[in-house]
Amino acid sequence: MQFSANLGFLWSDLALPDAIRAAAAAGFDAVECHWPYAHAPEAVSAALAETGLAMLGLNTLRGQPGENGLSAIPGREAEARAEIDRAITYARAIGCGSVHVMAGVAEGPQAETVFLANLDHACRAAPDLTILIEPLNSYDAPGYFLSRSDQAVALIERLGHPNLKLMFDCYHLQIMEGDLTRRLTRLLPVIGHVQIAAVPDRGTPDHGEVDYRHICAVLRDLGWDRPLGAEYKPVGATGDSLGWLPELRRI
Ligand SMILES: O=C(O)[C@H](O)C(=O)CO
Ligand SMILES: [Mg+2]
Repeated sequence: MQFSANLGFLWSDLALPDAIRAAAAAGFDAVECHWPYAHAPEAVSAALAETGLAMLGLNTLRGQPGENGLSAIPGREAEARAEIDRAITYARAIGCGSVHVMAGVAEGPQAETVFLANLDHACRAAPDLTILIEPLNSYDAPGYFLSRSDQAVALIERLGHPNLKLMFDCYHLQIMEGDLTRRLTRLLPVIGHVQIAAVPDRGTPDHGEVDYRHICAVLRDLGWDRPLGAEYKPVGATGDSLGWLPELRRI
């Protein structure tokens, strides 16, 4: 199995270009990030070129603390689309293949209509990219519009864009729904990216409720051949948190 270092959490003490270099030196196969916008795309591209790593994904802007995006919030469509367009432009500038469109705190039919329209905009504006939507668990992200995989799949099916996919974050979905083996198997055709972390502490993927040796074997047997996003929160230095990596890489 291959792994992508999520630089939103790993080496978050370093500037993004240096975090990319650290991930390469530690043996990661790819990187992904949350919000790269404080860094010039040229500096990020240079670090990617120097290390040979690909940036797999980035997010639309989170907004104010607790907002977690804007794309399902009625009345903020213009801002949401500007952020989607900015994310697409940034992704293209650094050769990044996917954009996670963050929904924000909202609920109800009006929020769903707005989210669908903004996702439609993103998918049409970037047929060359994968647009991801990600259910977040309700403990970490109370009130977030998207919290369940069936809700995400219904949106994906409603829009019918081939480039709209599910970000299957095993951490969030174990907390909300469990049954990860069957869920991964059933949802495989709509999954665009998979992320991992221990449950419930969001630490290294080598303890807690989920046995990632099993999950990696399931994904391998399903033919999954892309890096899994290591999106966990290291306790202390990231370099000291990588004991899990060799064993999972052998799967
Ligand atoms: O928190 C997560 O799981 C996400 O993947 C994310 O990017 C939003 O914080
Ligand atoms: Mg995630």
